[in-house]
Amino acid sequence: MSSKKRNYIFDFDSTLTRVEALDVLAEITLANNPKKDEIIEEIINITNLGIDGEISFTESLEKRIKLLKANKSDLSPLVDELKKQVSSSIERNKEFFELFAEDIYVISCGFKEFIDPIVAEYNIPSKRVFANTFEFAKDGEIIGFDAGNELSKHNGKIECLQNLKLEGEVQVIGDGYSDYVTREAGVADTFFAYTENVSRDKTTENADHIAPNLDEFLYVNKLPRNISYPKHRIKILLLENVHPDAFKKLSKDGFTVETVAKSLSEDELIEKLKDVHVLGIRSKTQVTKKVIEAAEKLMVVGAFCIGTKQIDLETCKENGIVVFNAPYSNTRSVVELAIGEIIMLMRSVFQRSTELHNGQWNKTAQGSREVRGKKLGIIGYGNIGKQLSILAEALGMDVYYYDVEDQLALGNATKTDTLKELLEISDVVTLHVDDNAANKNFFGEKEIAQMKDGAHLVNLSRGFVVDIKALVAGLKSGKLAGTAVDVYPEEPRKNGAFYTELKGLPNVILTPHVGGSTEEAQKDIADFVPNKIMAYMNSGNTVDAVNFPNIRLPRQTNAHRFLHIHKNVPGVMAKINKILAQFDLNITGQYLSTDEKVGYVITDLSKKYNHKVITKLKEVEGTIKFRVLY
Ligand SMILES: NC(=O)c1ccc[n+]([C@@H]2O[C@H](COP(=O)([O-])OP(=O)(O)OC[C@H]3O[C@@H](n4cnc5c(N)ncnc54)[C@H](O)[C@@H]3O)[C@@H](O)[C@H]2O)c1
Ligand SMILES: O=C(O)CC[C@@H](O)C(=O)O
Repeated sequence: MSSKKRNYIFDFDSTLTRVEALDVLAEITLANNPKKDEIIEEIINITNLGIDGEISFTESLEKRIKLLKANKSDLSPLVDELKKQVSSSIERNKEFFELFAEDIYVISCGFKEFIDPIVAEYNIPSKRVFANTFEFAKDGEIIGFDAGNELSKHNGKIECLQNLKLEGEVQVIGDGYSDYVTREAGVADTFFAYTENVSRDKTTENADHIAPNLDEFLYVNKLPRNISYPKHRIKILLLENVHPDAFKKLSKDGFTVETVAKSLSEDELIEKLKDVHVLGIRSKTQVTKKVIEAAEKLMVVGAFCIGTKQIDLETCKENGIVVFNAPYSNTRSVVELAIGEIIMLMRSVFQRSTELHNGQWNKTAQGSREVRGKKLGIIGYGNIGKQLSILAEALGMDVYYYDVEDQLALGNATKTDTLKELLEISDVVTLHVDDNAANKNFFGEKEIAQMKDGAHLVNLSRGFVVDIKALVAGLKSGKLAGTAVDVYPEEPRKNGAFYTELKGLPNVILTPHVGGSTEEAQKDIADFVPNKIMAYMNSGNTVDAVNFPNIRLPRQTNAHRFLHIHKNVPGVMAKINKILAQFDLNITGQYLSTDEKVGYVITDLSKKYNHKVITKLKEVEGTIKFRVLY
């Protein structure tokens, strides 16, 4: 904290509050006026012209007051409304206003009648509020303002500050013309463009610093604050066309989010991740060891899908990077596509359709069969396999399944003890195994040979699971009557040209990995994964992390939280606790979870602590990552 005396000059409208008070007053006074919308629009335009310096401030004020037709009795509901509209970051940093009460001023071109009661709740007395005052008629009607007040005039804030003759540094925090000209005029040392509620180009261009909220202002000035690190400084990169809801959700929570429609190559990713804290991907982006080791700031990877094989989970863990995915959101979509494809394959619909597209009428029932009463063999009876089992039964299919793990049969499904048994009886075989590396080429020549003659194969799991050459041979020989393939051993990073050996074969349905690509699934993922990211970033929760010890933490208020990720070697916890004891910290809670490689310990402390403890904790041998929350 600086020892030099510093004065903090706050603007009121759109800075301390989210709104322009006169616009709110207009809403109240014009509530029953049939021309309300028109007049309010005119008032907003006049306000903006004044803020941008396009018309003189006095002119803007006169015009608005005339249009407002307000009365003294309207001020009380206005104050009630403004109390609800205090800017969020101002509200959460009330402590700053209490601790620095003597150094804080409000200089506004608004009116004391509504500013005083709002800022009084933030410890700012009327004597440090400089603003206009209304002129009332006998019946209480607001008919004007005190024209002798410097703040009713153009560049009034400059004059006001000059008259105040403040000692020490003067920092002005505001959102408009009248604020930034104070720095130009030399009556302020620093101007912070406050953009939490409104961001004007002219204001930000003329700022020494842009403060998206009070957290940033307090952080830059090393002042006490409610949030240890301003959230907008945390950068999130979302690749591969993640649903826009994810952008909205994470931005709304205060993070700085960038989206890129495609996936990036290893080199592009390394470059891009230099200042990124959270990465969001789908199935195409390879988060390799090289990428992870270069991404020094990376804390979280969110897989906006089920599969996580594209991420080196172990290296992430060793580097204290937590990985989340969305294990359920798109499962129904895959199941629906599987059902559709099973029917399409058994009726040769795509073949008939292609013929017609080529101008050939081929009305035939040959090889066309109902699914009712047919045997469906599901390989991999997990989240997708199980749901498919239920829907297929509803269509009248006899369901059999094979899984390497013990899985409870749902409905009337029958478990087979061996894969061979399932392959020998099934009319349609559908693959829903997980993406672990051991499943590479799991389904090849031998398995196809074990299938019934004229059976169908569906693969909506992973491309590397099926030996494509063997599948092509099976189709060409007539052993298989058809196949539906959604996933391929090699898939392109972005939309464009693509080749597969399956191309052009009859009764082959090819889709470009869209099993989970529905509006509903993507929307659900864009809710699920950001929730996990926010839970970790905001409170340290690792519940549902796929590579990390899971800890569910209570939300803390009025306390600090230390998050320490370390190598799981003997003695680390003892060292951490020794340091905490040396610094005499009042611990209100401690939570620890470990796996064979890492330990994750969270320590909650009552408010005050010596900041040197942070350096000491970071120095503990085996520390991977350390951060402070709140
Ligand atoms: N096409 C798409 O767009 C899309 C969308 C979502 C999921 N997927 C893929 O679908 C697959 C299934 O997803 P899920 O959510 O049901 O997974 P899951 O983990 O819930 O279930 C997978 C099941 O497969 C079993 N299994 C693994 N290897 C096996 C093997 N060799 N033989 C038999 N059983 C085996 C597991 O024991 C588990 O029960 C995954 O590969 C996933 O990546 C694809
Ligand atoms: O949306 C994707 O890119 C992948 C979909 C699917 O394969 C998954 O793993 O969930």
